[in-house]
Amino acid sequence: MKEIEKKLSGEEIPVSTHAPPQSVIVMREVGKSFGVGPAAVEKVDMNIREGELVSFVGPSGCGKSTLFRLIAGLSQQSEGAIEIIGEDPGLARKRNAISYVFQDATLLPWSNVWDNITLPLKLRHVSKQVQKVEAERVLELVGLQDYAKALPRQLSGGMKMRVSIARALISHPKLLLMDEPFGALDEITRQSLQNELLEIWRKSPGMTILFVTHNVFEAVFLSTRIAVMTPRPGRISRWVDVPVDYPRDERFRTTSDFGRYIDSVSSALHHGNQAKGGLG
Ligand SMILES: Nc1ncnc2c1ncn2[C@@H]1O[C@H](COP(=O)(O)OP(=O)(O)OP(=O)(O)O)[C@@H](O)[C@H]1O
Repeated sequence: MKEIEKKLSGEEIPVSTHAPPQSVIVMREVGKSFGVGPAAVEKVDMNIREGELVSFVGPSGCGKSTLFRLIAGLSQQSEGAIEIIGEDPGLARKRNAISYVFQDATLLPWSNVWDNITLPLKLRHVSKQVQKVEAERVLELVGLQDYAKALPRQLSGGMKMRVSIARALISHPKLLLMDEPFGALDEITRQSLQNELLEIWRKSPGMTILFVTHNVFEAVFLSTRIAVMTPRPGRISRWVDVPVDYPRDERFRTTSDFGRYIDSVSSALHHGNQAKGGLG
């Protein structure tokens, strides 16, 4: 029966309740030069959709942080076009659609956890009442409800990173940029933060995460897909999809699928390096 006939007969027409996810980041032929040496990044294309968790891996100096600064509107591309949620990156940042987490937690040492995480709201003169609701929400998300009054020096490295993530989440960003956030942590803390990050992402529907890491295991464990970059001038040499269902837990790390994706990313990295004349 044709759809129009179904309508006339009153029969229910199945309607998809899931609109296709919108593009959060669109880049076309993006390049960035600093005036000395080869371009830092060149000819970068990407289309990242709402709700993805995409990792960027590549050798040191391949332009991962440069790409993030362009996406965050903190720097202007030399070539090509970038749209973040359909607008200029600088505008998206001003609308608080983008939050950034760095390897260094960058907390104010003299302020307690509560004051550190509410800082972005204070700067925007958000009412105390809303600050309280939001602070409680993000403290619970990162599991630090009992540490609101603690000073940064009283916290472990992993806890400081959780505070930094809470501060980034307090603005309900559509896009969370994480630049090697777990790079300075020991392996056990790092793996538990990876699990926590997946849980935070699951509880934040529609939030897109971009994640820079040097660690291929971390990239595979976390990501929906992985962008492998070449040495300077940084290009995306390969996209590796990781079509493994979430929630992912510790068991994923021991599966043969996990090993296969590690191999794909590692060989893409090696290939890119060899093409540019060696590792490093
Ligand atoms: N402001 C700047 N002026 C000049 N050169 C720069 C500037 N910022 C970055 N670069 C150069 O651009 C290239 C890419 O740097 P970028 O920090 O983006 O790399 P990365 O992949 O994030 O490195 P790492 O993995 O070591 O953090 C490097 O060669 C760097 O020296």
